[in-house]
Amino acid sequence: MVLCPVIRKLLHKRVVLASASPRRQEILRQAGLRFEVVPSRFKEMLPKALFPSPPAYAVETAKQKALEVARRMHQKDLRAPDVVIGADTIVAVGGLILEKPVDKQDAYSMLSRLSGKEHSVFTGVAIVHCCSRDGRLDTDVSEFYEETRVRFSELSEDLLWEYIDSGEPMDKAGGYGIQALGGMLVEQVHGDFLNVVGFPLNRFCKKLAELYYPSGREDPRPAQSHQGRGGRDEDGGERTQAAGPEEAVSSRTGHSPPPFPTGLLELVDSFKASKALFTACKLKVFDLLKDGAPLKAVDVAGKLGASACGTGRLLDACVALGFLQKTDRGYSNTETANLHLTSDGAYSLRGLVLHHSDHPWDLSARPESAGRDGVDPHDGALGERTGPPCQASCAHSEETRLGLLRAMHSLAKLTARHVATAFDLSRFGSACDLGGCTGALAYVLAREYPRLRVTVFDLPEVLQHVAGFQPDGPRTEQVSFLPGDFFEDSLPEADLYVVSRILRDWPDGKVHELLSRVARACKPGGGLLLVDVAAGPEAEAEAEGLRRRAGGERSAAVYAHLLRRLGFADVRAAAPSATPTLHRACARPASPRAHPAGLFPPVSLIRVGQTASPREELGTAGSCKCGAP
Ligand SMILES: O=c1[nH]cc([C@@H]2O[C@H](COP(=O)(O)OP(=O)(O)OP(=O)(O)O)[C@@H](O)[C@H]2O)c(=O)[nH]1
Repeated sequence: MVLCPVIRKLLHKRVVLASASPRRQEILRQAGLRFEVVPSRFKEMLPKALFPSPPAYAVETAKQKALEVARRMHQKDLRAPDVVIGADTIVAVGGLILEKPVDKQDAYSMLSRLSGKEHSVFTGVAIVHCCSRDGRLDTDVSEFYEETRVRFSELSEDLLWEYIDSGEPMDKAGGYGIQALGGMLVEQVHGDFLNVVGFPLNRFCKKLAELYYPSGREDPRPAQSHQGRGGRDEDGGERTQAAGPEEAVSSRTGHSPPPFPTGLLELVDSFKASKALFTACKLKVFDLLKDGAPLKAVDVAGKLGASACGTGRLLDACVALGFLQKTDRGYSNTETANLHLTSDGAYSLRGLVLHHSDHPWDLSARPESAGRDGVDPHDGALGERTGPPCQASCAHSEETRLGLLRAMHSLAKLTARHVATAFDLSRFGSACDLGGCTGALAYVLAREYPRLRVTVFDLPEVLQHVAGFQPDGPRTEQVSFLPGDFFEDSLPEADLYVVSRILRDWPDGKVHELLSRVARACKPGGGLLLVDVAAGPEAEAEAEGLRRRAGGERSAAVYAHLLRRLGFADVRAAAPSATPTLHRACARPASPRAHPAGLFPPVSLIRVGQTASPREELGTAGSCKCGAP
């Protein structure tokens, strides 16, 4: 997600980060900036004594790092990127400038100098706008620095050496990493924390705003006047001519063009990001780079049997998307890739990625059916409902069905803990997960509630594949699988029924039928844990007509109303405390309607209902069911 409008402005420029620092890459990536990483070869050896102050040294080093990359890229292709960003972080204490320690002894002398005292961390940043004209490179540099004051506790010799032996100090300014183990040394921080980590994001956004909206308007339309090239900014840096192409048109013709349709262009372009991800997953790029040393593009190409040039482009795209990092030694996985994109990552979403790669959303394939007569994307080509994806896939090949199971499994695994702990379910002795598929949620329920026995109730054709998805370890004996159809067969007895990510695939009539069956099966004091993506009230109103015939997201209010009518008391809703964050490339669009059904359904609503204990009230549930619409 791109919160900062100025960062959004850079999305259509070719931006290069001239830094090998993984922390800088992560900070800017998290902010939504898209960039390539080309580490600078500038040697950080400017004579410190020539600079009036430590920050002046950091700013000049940052500038030289960025300019070296701009020049090198221009020389190579005779085309420089639009923007190159360079940064340099230093620690200043008692008039001394500390950079990265060269060895353990150096780390020791730095850290003992910082012990029990306050020091300043300065990060100098240079934003270089480039323009290649007639084979010449023009650059405009804008620069600034940020200061953060950090106080260390008194550090014992033992602690110092233990920290140094951890290896953490070696690639960090001042010999410590505040974001990791080094955080234990720190007593107080005054100022921007990210500045200490290596990049002052807040100040960077402000600087971009100054450059791109000199009149102070955070308006995507071009500024009417801007400073010319070579002006000086408030920090004494050279100011770039910040206006983009649209600004130039505006000042020449004297009329304002319409707001630049950034969001629309992003959408037009966004399939490329998914395509790069799909391709890299299919080729097992992330499996190849897991755990091993970084590999150059040509080595990856050799192992994949692909062309070096195409592989290089794919790898660079993955760097820009935040799945790979690139240094002089080659490409390696980011943490996100190791966790989510390798086949055996702890929270692998590779199955989900491959499923979407192989089954693009039907609306794009059959536009004539889109939106007509309430046709749902899960429906068949002519709009006939084939049921929820898992059942629909029964009509398809084993391979398709397995792919879908993998996709559902990976997503369920990612969200299972949030679901299992959203309410205290410890009073229930048995649970039945209706349509529980591979048992991903069932196993986590069993782990969270050691007393709970969980039955996964699903179609026989689904259950025949579950053996490949079973976890090792304790608690597995708490989970059992029972074949059945929750619309046709009697529901297994249980204290708690779980209906997770099922209802959105069904029209109202079927939802009512299923919940009625659950209400009937519920024992006095029994419960229902309902998990689904919730629509906001607006989307709910608009979706009303469509949903009656198809499935779709329903609002919290609709479910609550229905559950109460069915005799459930104590209906409560909860959003998970931390909605699991997929990578920003997978972020959910702001409007629930805007996101195609089944693509990225994070759990956004969890509710538990409990049938009222007295028997008469349970009877009421039965009669409610009969009289319900
Ligand atoms: O608390 C923390 N303090 C500093 C860091 C990291 O330290 C380095 C600072 O070094 P420098 O600015 O020279 O940057 P390099 O890593 O050499 O990369 P360049 O290619 O940009 O020169 C920086 O990585 C900070 O992130 C830290 O992690 N924690």
